[in-house]
Amino acid sequence: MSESQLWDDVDDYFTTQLSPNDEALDAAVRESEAAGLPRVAVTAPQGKFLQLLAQIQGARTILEIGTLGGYSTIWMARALPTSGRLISLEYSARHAEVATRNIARAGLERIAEVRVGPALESLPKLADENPAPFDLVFIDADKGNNPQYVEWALRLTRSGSLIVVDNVVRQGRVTDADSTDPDVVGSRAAIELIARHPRLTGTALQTVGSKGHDGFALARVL
Ligand SMILES: C[S@@+](CC[C@H](N)C(=O)[O-])C[C@H]1O[C@@H](n2cnc3c(N)ncnc32)[C@H](O)[C@@H]1O
Ligand SMILES: [Mg+2]
Repeated sequence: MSESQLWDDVDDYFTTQLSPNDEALDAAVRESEAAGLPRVAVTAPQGKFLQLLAQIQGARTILEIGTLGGYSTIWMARALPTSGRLISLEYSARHAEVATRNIARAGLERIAEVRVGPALESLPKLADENPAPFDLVFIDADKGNNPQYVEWALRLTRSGSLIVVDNVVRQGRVTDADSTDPDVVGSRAAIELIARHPRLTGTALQTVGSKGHDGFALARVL
């Protein structure tokens, strides 16, 4: 059996046992695929992990950067109380449209809101609204801007908030200091920012699974 088949099988087992998609999550995957969105959403075990993080955190507010079809949005929004709020920023109007429908189908339209535009334009507008500090920030958009997103996350959170930066391993290429790939450069810069920033403490974990070899960074705001 190939290594990747083994990773797939283990992910399938964990998904079936611990984090099966219900109707709304299945529909979000189906409708995203039907609309031709790239298949780059988190897996079901990762979605459940984000949901658990939000629950452990007692989160009432979540900021997501990179919505796609709203799959991770739905997992996280389900961790929030009915008075909770999730704002998800998405560059593509088409992705945002699909996500908005998926979120409504999941009955989460009062909690989760998708804002269209480049996140680096949406973030200052959001800051102008003086929102309550976000308890959890999930960064999962264009990886080249990861350090800017971590800086914005710091401005929009409080001591004790969590910041998750997805896909930082890049099949191991994160160790390549000479890489000119913006995704690698941005992921390295985010890791180094978490490492040296006086208001952040963090770690990064490698993962294997149905999406191959990757991983995420997790930081706590001090
Ligand atoms: C990996 S996908 C997000 C997956 C989603 N978080 C999930 O797991 O279900 C990245 C998304 O970020 C969006 N994106 C790319 N550049 C962006 C930018 N500058 N601002 C906001 N969103 C951006 C892409 O259009 C895409 O929908
Ligand atoms: Mg991701």
